[in-house]
Amino acid sequence: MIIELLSTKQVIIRIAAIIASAEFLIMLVLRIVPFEMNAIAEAVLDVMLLATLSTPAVYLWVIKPFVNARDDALGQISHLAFTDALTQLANRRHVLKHLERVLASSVRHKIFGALLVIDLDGFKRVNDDFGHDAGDAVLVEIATRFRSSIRTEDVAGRMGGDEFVVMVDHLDVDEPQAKDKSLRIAEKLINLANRPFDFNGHVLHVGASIGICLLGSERLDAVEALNKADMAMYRAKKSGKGCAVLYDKSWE
Ligand SMILES: Nc1nc2c(ncn2[C@@H]2O[C@H](COP(=O)(O)OP(=O)(O)OP(=O)(O)O)[C@@H](O)[C@H]2O)c(=O)[nH]1
Repeated sequence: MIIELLSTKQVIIRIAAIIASAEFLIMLVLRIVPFEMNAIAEAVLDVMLLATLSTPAVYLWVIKPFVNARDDALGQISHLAFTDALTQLANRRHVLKHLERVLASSVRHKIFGALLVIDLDGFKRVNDDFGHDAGDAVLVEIATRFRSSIRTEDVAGRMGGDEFVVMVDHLDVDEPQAKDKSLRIAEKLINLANRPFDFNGHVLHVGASIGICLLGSERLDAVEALNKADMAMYRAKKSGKGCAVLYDKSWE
């Protein structure tokens, strides 16, 4: 989105045009209408009419476009600060912020949520064989597939490189059920990553290894939850890739 800000020159020209037109109108009316007024009364009336006529015009033609452009710019800055530029998913900062919210809500409502850390398998080969643009296209397509497969209240993010996360709120009140549901979500994401990608007529393949940290069973902060999900993801990589592993307290 391109934001059109009024330049200083435009602001001055617009205000001058408004005042000149209003003043011309007032002078015309004062000359036509046969009022008998002394110079001071005429000057006072002139100033009052000028202020009354020009204020709404200055607001509509100068201040309102400026305020709208400022609001658009602030919206865009906030979007850029919390969005991954390549995939348009939540970036690391947004993920940490949202994860804190999901963690607090899981504990408060005693409903389990889940954090899934997804690392692509064999992604480097795509870059090496078909170039960085092909790798970028795969990342963008993965993001599209993940985004369209999760519920609107869940959030997908990219932590950097070929690592993604999905944060799922309100899975289940029952821990075994929540674990089961999170594993089923992971399976769906793995299947989405396994589907071939088309890049300029080439068929590309990657996979995904997923680590899951169930949220709500203990008080964690976002970084701790990410570390646990990461730990589980490395176990998934070690056990042959293309699978999901749930973090287990007994590992500590
Ligand atoms: N195209 C592209 N490549 C990136 C980007 N960020 C990181 N990479 C590359 O992604 C690769 C990630 O490395 P790895 O995770 O070891 O690759 P992998 O083949 O998936 O390895 P495994 O996870 O062991 O399967 C590196 O080659 C990085 O240079 C990016 O924004 N675009």
